[in-house]
Amino acid sequence: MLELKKVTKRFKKNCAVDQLSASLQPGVYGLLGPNGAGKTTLIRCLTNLYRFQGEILWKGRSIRKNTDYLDRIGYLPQKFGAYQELTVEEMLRYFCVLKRIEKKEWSRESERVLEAVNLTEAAEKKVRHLSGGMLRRLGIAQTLLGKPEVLIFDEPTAGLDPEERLRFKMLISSLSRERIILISTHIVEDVDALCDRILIMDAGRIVFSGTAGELKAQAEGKTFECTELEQKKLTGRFYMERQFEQENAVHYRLVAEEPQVCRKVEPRIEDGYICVLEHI
Ligand SMILES: Nc1ncnc2c1ncn2[C@@H]1O[C@H](COP(=O)(O)OP(=O)(O)OP(=O)(O)O)[C@@H](O)[C@H]1O
Repeated sequence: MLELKKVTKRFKKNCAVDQLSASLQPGVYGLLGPNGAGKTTLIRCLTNLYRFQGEILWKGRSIRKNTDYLDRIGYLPQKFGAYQELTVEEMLRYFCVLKRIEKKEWSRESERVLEAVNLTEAAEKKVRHLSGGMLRRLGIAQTLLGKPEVLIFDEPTAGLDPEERLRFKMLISSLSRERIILISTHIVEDVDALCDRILIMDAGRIVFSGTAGELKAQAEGKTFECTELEQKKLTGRFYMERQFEQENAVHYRLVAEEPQVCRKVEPRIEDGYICVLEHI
């Protein structure tokens, strides 16, 4: 439904998105990648905010100067801003105007999206009185106006507390699978069990595309936990993921290229992610 053909975006000599081709079908996609991988730049190409080389087709038509497409997408930017002096409801009505939603639908649409993000009680509040997490939720709410066919979220859960993060995941799960939902995030565990497909970007390219299970499988037989003493005996190339305490002793979790003397453990999605990025 969304076809990306050799999409390229350069900032002078820096190629932020490098001849990227992909085909996005209805479903939930998790877009992962380290800082500077090109995720936001790709999203800005997808939302027509940047001029780019290559082509993006929506239902077979270029998205450039395609107002049909622009009316059919919901987008949450990394930094969502809203007019400080407007109330939450007024802000949503403003977005309804921008999205060319019929006036008779405004109230119903606003109520619907506020309920979806648990903000109904803040409808009369001025934007400047919202907490950071509430503003983020208002940002998520406006993406849902007009029931778009493409939803793009850039770091949607940044600044949300654990309860609201869970609520966001439940909201995404409840949305119809007939649309394309693209979620860019740093939080690898957020895409597990939520996304039908995971895309990993690095240096402007997609270096992995597959299911959460397929990503975990990248670390199969390569994920270990060791003690401080065992750590000194590690061989070959390995990547230390984290340190944790167990029975009053320091332990490490790592992925390694070759078998190790320490305990092999079941891989998680984070282990697969490291294997892909570190070529392990
Ligand atoms: N407006 C810009 N002008 C110049 N360079 C830019 C611009 N925006 C992004 N870049 C560069 O393009 C590359 C990709 O940046 P981008 O913000 O798309 O990465 P990202 O994957 O979204 O990173 P993060 O996870 O940190 O948000 C980086 O090297 C960045 O410095």
